[in-house]
Amino acid sequence: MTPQDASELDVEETLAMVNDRGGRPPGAPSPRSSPASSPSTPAAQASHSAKDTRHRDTPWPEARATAEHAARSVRRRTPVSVTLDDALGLVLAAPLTALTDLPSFDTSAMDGWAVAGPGPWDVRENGVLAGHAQPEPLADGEAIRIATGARVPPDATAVLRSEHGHTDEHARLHPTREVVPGQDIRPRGQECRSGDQLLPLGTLITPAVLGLAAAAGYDTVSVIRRPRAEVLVLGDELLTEGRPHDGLIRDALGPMLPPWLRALGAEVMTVRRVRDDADALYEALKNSPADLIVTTGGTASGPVDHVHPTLRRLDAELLVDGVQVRPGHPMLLARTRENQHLVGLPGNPLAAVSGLLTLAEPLLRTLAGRAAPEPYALPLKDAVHGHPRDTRLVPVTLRADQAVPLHYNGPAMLRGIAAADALAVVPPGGGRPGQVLELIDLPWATAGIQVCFT
Ligand SMILES: Nc1nc2c(c(=O)[nH]1)N[C@H]1C(S)=C(S)[C@@H](COP(=O)(O)OP(=O)(O)OC[C@H]3O[C@@H](n4cnc5c(N)ncnc54)[C@H](O)[C@@H]3O)O[C@H]1N2
Ligand code: MOO
Repeated sequence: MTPQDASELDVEETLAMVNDRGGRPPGAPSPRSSPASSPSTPAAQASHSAKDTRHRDTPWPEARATAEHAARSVRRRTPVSVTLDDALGLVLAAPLTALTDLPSFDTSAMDGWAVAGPGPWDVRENGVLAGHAQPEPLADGEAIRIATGARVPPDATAVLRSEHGHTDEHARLHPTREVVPGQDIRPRGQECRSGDQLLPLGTLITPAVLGLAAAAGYDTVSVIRRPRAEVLVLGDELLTEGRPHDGLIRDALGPMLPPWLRALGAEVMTVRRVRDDADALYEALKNSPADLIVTTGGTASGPVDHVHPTLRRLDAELLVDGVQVRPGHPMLLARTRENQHLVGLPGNPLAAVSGLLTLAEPLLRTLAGRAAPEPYALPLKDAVHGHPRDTRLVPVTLRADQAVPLHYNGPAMLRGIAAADALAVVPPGGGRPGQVLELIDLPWATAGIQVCFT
């Protein structure tokens, strides 16, 4: 990044802060050339008293807690039974209880011979392979060739690995090292007995859980159904294809939100573009069958920002109306009717990400029955400037146990987040090199696309 880039980003960020205080409109002279209005100047802070709306803004941690609490108020939905093929990423609605002993029979752990008693042994003519019928019991002094996973004959006392024995010209098997009774036999029930609880209710179904469920005899599992989400993309300026032209821009949120919402546990029913028209938005909201409606844009107070008036018209209950976080402070959360919520994401794309992770993540996670991620923190590699009062969420990459802040982090930019592993939670006032900051993981950073988006 060039020094020029860096100064442009600072200006954008600073402008966002100044605008919020009822300061200059976008495009006004840079606050750098007007020190009197710099937000870092105490005199300027005093002269720009907080706007009327500021008092409504919820502190960032409280906003997340409110979203989680809102989901807890939703009536518990009946669990559904799904095949293992459809279960990845869902949460167990009942404990996973073994339907069989595991292993379900005494099993050879190695290729070699099952032997009875001390050697040498007479080797039977036919061996035993995995999946085959139970062989006849072995007599003392007898051995039989056996494959890994095959049923160990009754009365066998050990399995001798093929590399630890040899047969002579009389088909007598001689061990080349000591044979310990029970060696390389996996006894029936070693891992679990039928009826043992393998995993508790609430476990996230990972590929490993699918494997365990199959091994334990399951064809279907009882799961908490994914909350259904509908995405409404607002804005007449948005194009769905081609290059931006004539003041029109590409819709960046339509392609970004559905897979991200899926990664957060939702089933995305539809993505609809709604024109900047209050009645169109009203109809779309009124008729939505979703558990969660996510709108993008229209959260501010511009002439075509219809989200607030439409929520009033619907008699929705605003639970969060603005959050003390940058970017994304105009985000909102409403209860539109019983068991239905709406998250209003600001239109600026990184602001929308901030709203997604602040409000939609705790709400969806709780509705989906998922556990909260373990909080984690890393030291910052470089300084990050902060907002004077609000939390900032800043895209970072993780390198050698440090969080490296990315520069393209303006509210309208996706370049930083697209290269990021996580978002650093920067407290008011900023972060200094070495300061340990909480991190919010991005779902693909650790899990990989295939796992987390199904
Ligand atoms: N007078 C004020 N104006 C603004 C304030 C404020 O406090 N007072 N806050 C600013 C902040 S911060 C944000 S964030 C935005 C939020 O605006 P809206 O949620 O109403 O969003 P729009 O005005 O519709 O769009 C804002 C911006 O984002 C672009 N956009 C919208 N949707 C998309 C999309 N799907 N893909 C790509 N880009 C999108 C849109 O063209 C605008 O440039 O309000 C500020 N204003
Ligand atoms: O700060 Mo807004 O929330 O520009 O994105």
